[in-house]
Amino acid sequence: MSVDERERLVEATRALTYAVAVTDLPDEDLAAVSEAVDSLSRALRKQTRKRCVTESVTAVVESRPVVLDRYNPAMIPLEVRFPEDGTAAATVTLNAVHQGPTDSVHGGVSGLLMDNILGILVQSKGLLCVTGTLSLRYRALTPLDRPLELRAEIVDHSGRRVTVTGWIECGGVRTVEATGVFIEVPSR
Ligand SMILES: CCCCCCCCCC(=O)SCCNC(=O)CCNC(=O)[C@H](O)C(C)(C)COP(=O)(O)OP(=O)(O)OC[C@H]1O[C@@H](n2cnc3c(N)ncnc32)[C@H](O)[C@@H]1OP(=O)(O)O
Repeated sequence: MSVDERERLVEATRALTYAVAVTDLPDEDLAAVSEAVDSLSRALRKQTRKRCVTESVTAVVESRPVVLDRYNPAMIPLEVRFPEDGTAAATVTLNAVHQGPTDSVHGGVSGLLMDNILGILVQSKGLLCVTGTLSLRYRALTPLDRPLELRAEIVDHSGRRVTVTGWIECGGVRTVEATGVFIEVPSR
């Protein structure tokens, strides 16, 4: 499968996931849809790989912008820009697929977004790191269906520890603040 065809399949699958999350069809109409989806799964599983296609660390260091999680339909694709001030920035709009119990973005999903943008900023500097600690402060509910601005900046690098702060904003309101301590690891 060419990379573009894989991306098209992933996009179609995300659209399907959204449709499943919000469909209001009556139960009697859902059985046929479930059968069709099962049949698609069987077709795809005729040939499988062990892990998802992911971005290489080299591509993360060399490409501008970087698109994260392009090929995993369960993840949130993030096009990360690297402004000249050394920060990382991204814009993303989430929908009902990522809703928490309060008609807003699920807190764990905000954590995922923060881990990704803070982590990608560190990797973009050529520092191979894993997340050691990620702290989140939820200041306000993060809305669904509206563009969210994500930002990250490195505030300290001492020894193997790289400390990064970041946040999510919507319409000028900061909803989440994050601090991550990333630990340099040897390349495998
Ligand atoms: C393709 C690119 C995609 C980029 C975006 C993705 C971003 C997402 C990244 C992740 O989510 S990675 C997955 C989540 N993280 C993990 O699974 C990490 C699991 N933990 C470990 O592997 C080890 O615990 C770790 C490598 C973090 C530390 O083990 P070590 O034995 O190497 O560390 P050591 O105990 O020698 O401590 C080294 C330094 O790190 C500090 N440290 C260790 N663990 C820490 C921790 N958890 N939090 C804060 N600091 C920590 C420790 O205090 C010390 O600081 P100093 O050098 O200043 O003394």
